[in-house]
Amino acid sequence: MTFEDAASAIAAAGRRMDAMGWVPATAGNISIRLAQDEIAITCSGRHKGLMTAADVMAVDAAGAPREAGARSSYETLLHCGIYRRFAGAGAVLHGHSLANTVLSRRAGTSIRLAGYELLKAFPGGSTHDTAVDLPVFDNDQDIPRLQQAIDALWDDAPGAPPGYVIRGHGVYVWGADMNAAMTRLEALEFMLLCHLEEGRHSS
Ligand SMILES: CSC[C@@H](O)[C@@H](O)C(=O)COP(=O)(O)O
Ligand SMILES: [Zn+2]
Repeated sequence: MTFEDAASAIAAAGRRMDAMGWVPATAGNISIRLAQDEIAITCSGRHKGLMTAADVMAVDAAGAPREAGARSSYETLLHCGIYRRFAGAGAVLHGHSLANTVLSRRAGTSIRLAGYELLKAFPGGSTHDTAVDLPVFDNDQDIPRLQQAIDALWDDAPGAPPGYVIRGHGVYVWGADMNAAMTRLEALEFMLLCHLEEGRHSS
Protein backbone atom coordinates (compact mmCIF):
# COMPACT_ATOMS: atom_id res chain seq x y z
CA MET A 1 0.00 0.00 0.00
CA THR A 2 1.29 3.49 -0.81
CA PHE A 3 1.54 6.20 1.85
CA GLU A 4 -1.20 8.15 0.01
CA ASP A 5 -3.62 5.20 0.08
CA ALA A 6 -2.86 4.59 3.76
CA ALA A 7 -3.39 8.27 4.62
CA SER A 8 -6.73 8.23 2.85
CA ALA A 9 -7.81 5.01 4.65
CA ILE A 10 -6.73 6.53 7.99
CA ALA A 11 -8.71 9.73 7.36
CA ALA A 12 -11.78 7.64 6.41
CA ALA A 13 -11.42 5.57 9.59
CA GLY A 14 -11.21 8.79 11.61
CA ARG A 15 -14.48 10.04 10.07
CA ARG A 16 -16.15 6.72 10.87
CA MET A 17 -14.97 6.78 14.49
CA ASP A 18 -16.05 10.40 14.84
CA ALA A 19 -19.52 9.57 13.48
CA MET A 20 -19.79 6.91 16.16
CA GLY A 21 -18.77 9.38 18.91
CA TRP A 22 -15.58 7.47 19.74
CA VAL A 23 -13.02 10.28 19.25
CA PRO A 24 -14.24 13.39 21.14
CA ALA A 25 -12.09 16.53 21.02
CA THR A 26 -8.78 15.35 19.47
CA ALA A 27 -8.89 11.91 21.12
CA GLY A 28 -7.84 8.75 19.33
CA ASN A 29 -5.06 7.72 17.00
CA ILE A 30 -4.92 5.49 13.93
CA SER A 31 -2.17 3.75 11.96
CA ILE A 32 -1.45 1.37 9.10
CA ARG A 33 1.71 -0.72 8.68
CA LEU A 34 3.22 0.13 5.30
CA ALA A 35 6.26 -2.16 5.48
CA GLN A 36 8.31 -4.00 8.10
CA ASP A 37 9.96 -0.75 9.21
CA GLU A 38 7.39 1.85 8.19
CA ILE A 39 4.10 2.92 9.74
CA ALA A 40 1.66 5.62 8.59
CA ILE A 41 0.16 7.22 11.71
CA THR A 42 -1.92 10.23 12.71
CA CYS A 43 -0.07 13.39 13.70
CA SER A 44 -0.58 14.39 17.33
CA GLY A 45 -3.45 16.63 18.34
CA ARG A 46 -5.54 16.47 15.14
CA HIS A 47 -9.31 16.07 15.21
CA LYS A 48 -9.86 12.54 13.91
CA GLY A 49 -13.12 13.43 12.16
CA LEU A 50 -11.61 16.29 10.16
CA MET A 51 -8.38 14.82 8.81
CA THR A 52 -6.78 14.99 5.39
CA ALA A 53 -3.61 13.24 4.18
CA ALA A 54 -1.66 16.16 5.71
CA ASP A 55 -2.66 14.92 9.17
CA VAL A 56 -0.88 11.58 8.64
CA MET A 57 2.89 11.01 8.73
CA ALA A 58 5.38 8.15 8.47
CA VAL A 59 7.43 6.76 11.36
CA ASP A 60 9.78 3.80 11.58
CA ALA A 61 9.14 0.64 13.62
CA ALA A 62 10.64 2.34 16.70
CA GLY A 63 8.37 5.36 16.30
CA ALA A 64 11.00 7.78 14.96
CA PRO A 65 9.60 10.26 12.41
CA ARG A 66 10.67 9.82 8.79
CA GLU A 67 10.33 13.56 8.18
CA ALA A 68 11.47 16.54 10.21
CA GLY A 69 8.98 18.89 11.78
CA ALA A 70 5.85 16.80 12.20
CA ARG A 71 5.02 15.25 15.60
CA SER A 72 3.38 11.82 15.51
CA SER A 73 0.71 10.67 17.97
CA TYR A 74 1.69 10.93 21.62
CA GLU A 75 0.84 7.22 21.79
CA THR A 76 2.94 6.16 18.77
CA LEU A 77 4.91 3.66 20.88
CA LEU A 78 1.69 1.74 21.69
CA HIS A 79 1.12 1.26 17.95
CA CYS A 80 4.76 0.17 17.53
CA GLY A 81 4.30 -2.28 20.42
CA ILE A 82 1.33 -3.93 18.69
CA TYR A 83 3.11 -4.22 15.33
CA ARG A 84 6.24 -5.58 17.03
CA ARG A 85 4.29 -8.28 18.89
CA PHE A 86 1.71 -9.32 16.27
CA ALA A 87 3.22 -10.04 12.87
CA GLY A 88 -0.27 -10.22 11.34
CA ALA A 89 -1.31 -6.74 12.53
CA GLY A 90 -1.68 -4.34 9.60
CA ALA A 91 -3.78 -1.55 11.16
CA VAL A 92 -4.34 -0.19 14.69
CA LEU A 93 -7.27 1.87 16.00
CA HIS A 94 -7.52 3.74 19.30
CA GLY A 95 -10.70 5.45 20.49
CA HIS A 96 -12.19 6.96 23.64
CA SER A 97 -15.82 5.83 23.74
CA LEU A 98 -18.19 6.49 26.60
CA ALA A 99 -18.61 2.72 27.16
CA ASN A 100 -14.90 1.84 27.23
CA THR A 101 -14.17 4.83 29.49
CA VAL A 102 -16.93 4.18 32.05
CA LEU A 103 -16.50 0.39 32.18
CA SER A 104 -12.73 0.50 32.52
CA ARG A 105 -12.95 2.99 35.41
CA ARG A 106 -14.80 0.41 37.50
CA ALA A 107 -13.12 -2.75 36.17
CA GLY A 108 -10.33 -4.78 37.78
CA THR A 109 -7.57 -6.04 35.51
CA SER A 110 -9.96 -7.23 32.79
CA ILE A 111 -13.49 -6.96 31.45
CA ARG A 112 -15.18 -10.28 30.70
CA LEU A 113 -17.35 -10.44 27.59
CA ALA A 114 -19.39 -13.65 27.46
CA GLY A 115 -22.24 -15.06 25.40
CA TYR A 116 -22.41 -12.29 22.79
CA GLU A 117 -22.94 -13.26 19.15
CA LEU A 118 -20.43 -10.57 18.17
CA LEU A 119 -17.65 -12.47 19.94
CA LYS A 120 -17.44 -14.26 16.60
CA ALA A 121 -15.82 -11.09 15.19
CA PHE A 122 -12.79 -11.69 17.46
CA PRO A 123 -9.72 -13.77 16.51
CA GLY A 124 -10.62 -17.44 16.26
CA GLY A 125 -14.27 -16.73 17.09
CA SER A 126 -16.68 -19.37 15.84
CA THR A 127 -19.39 -19.29 18.48
CA HIS A 128 -21.15 -16.95 20.90
CA ASP A 129 -20.76 -19.65 23.55
CA THR A 130 -17.42 -18.43 24.83
CA ALA A 131 -15.89 -15.78 27.07
CA VAL A 132 -13.14 -13.30 26.31
CA ASP A 133 -11.23 -11.33 28.92
CA LEU A 134 -10.29 -7.90 27.66
CA PRO A 135 -7.17 -6.73 29.56
CA VAL A 136 -7.41 -3.39 31.41
CA PHE A 137 -4.22 -1.45 32.16
CA ASP A 138 -3.92 1.53 34.48
CA ASN A 139 -3.56 4.77 32.59
CA ASP A 140 -0.06 6.24 32.46
CA GLN A 141 1.22 9.34 30.66
CA ASP A 142 4.64 7.64 30.52
CA ILE A 143 3.99 5.73 27.31
CA PRO A 144 7.22 3.62 27.30
CA ARG A 145 6.35 2.49 30.86
CA LEU A 146 2.76 1.72 29.83
CA GLN A 147 4.05 -0.34 26.89
CA GLN A 148 6.32 -2.25 29.31
CA ALA A 149 3.27 -3.22 31.39
CA ILE A 150 1.44 -4.33 28.24
CA ASP A 151 4.45 -6.36 27.05
CA ALA A 152 4.72 -8.00 30.49
CA LEU A 153 1.13 -9.25 30.27
CA TRP A 154 1.58 -10.45 26.69
CA ASP A 155 4.75 -12.31 27.77
CA ASP A 156 2.80 -14.01 30.56
CA ALA A 157 -0.29 -14.79 28.48
CA PRO A 158 0.70 -15.25 24.87
CA GLY A 159 -2.13 -15.76 22.41
CA ALA A 160 -4.40 -13.61 20.33
CA PRO A 161 -5.96 -10.94 22.54
CA PRO A 162 -8.77 -8.97 20.90
CA GLY A 163 -7.30 -5.69 22.09
CA TYR A 164 -6.92 -3.91 25.42
CA VAL A 165 -8.32 -1.02 27.40
CA ILE A 166 -6.48 1.71 29.26
CA ARG A 167 -8.42 2.63 32.39
CA GLY A 168 -10.54 5.76 32.08
CA HIS A 169 -8.84 6.45 28.76
CA GLY A 170 -9.67 4.25 25.76
CA VAL A 171 -9.37 1.07 23.78
CA TYR A 172 -6.73 -0.29 21.36
CA VAL A 173 -7.61 -2.88 18.72
CA TRP A 174 -5.87 -4.09 15.59
CA GLY A 175 -6.47 -6.28 12.56
CA ALA A 176 -4.84 -7.59 9.41
CA ASP A 177 -5.96 -4.43 7.61
CA MET A 178 -8.11 -1.37 8.31
CA ASN A 179 -11.39 -3.14 7.52
CA ALA A 180 -10.54 -6.00 9.89
CA ALA A 181 -9.48 -3.58 12.64
CA MET A 182 -12.68 -1.52 12.22
CA THR A 183 -14.84 -4.65 12.33
CA ARG A 184 -13.18 -5.63 15.58
CA LEU A 185 -13.57 -2.15 17.04
CA GLU A 186 -17.26 -2.01 16.12
CA ALA A 187 -17.88 -5.46 17.61
CA LEU A 188 -16.00 -4.60 20.78
CA GLU A 189 -17.70 -1.23 21.26
CA PHE A 190 -21.13 -2.80 20.71
CA MET A 191 -20.48 -5.47 23.35
CA LEU A 192 -19.09 -2.87 25.79
CA LEU A 193 -22.23 -0.80 25.30
CA CYS A 194 -24.37 -3.89 26.00
CA HIS A 195 -22.29 -4.57 29.11
CA LEU A 196 -22.78 -0.99 30.30
CA GLU A 197 -26.55 -1.12 29.70
CA GLU A 198 -26.87 -4.44 31.50
CA GLY A 199 -25.04 -2.96 34.49
CA ARG A 200 -27.37 0.04 34.50
CA HIS A 201 -30.50 -2.11 34.48
CA SER A 202 -29.31 -4.61 37.07
CA SER A 203 -28.44 -2.04 39.77
C1 LIG B 1 -7.53 14.82 23.67
S1 LIG B 1 -6.48 14.20 24.91
C2 LIG B 1 -6.16 12.55 24.34
C3 LIG B 1 -4.71 12.26 24.18
O1 LIG B 1 -4.05 12.44 25.40
C4 LIG B 1 -4.49 10.84 23.70
O2 LIG B 1 -4.98 9.91 24.62
C5 LIG B 1 -5.12 10.57 22.39
O3 LIG B 1 -5.88 9.65 22.22
C6 LIG B 1 -4.78 11.46 21.24
O4 LIG B 1 -3.45 11.86 21.26
P1 LIG B 1 -2.67 12.10 19.89
O5 LIG B 1 -1.34 12.63 20.31
O6 LIG B 1 -3.49 13.10 19.09
O7 LIG B 1 -2.62 10.78 19.20
ZN1 LIG C 1 -5.99 8.20 23.84
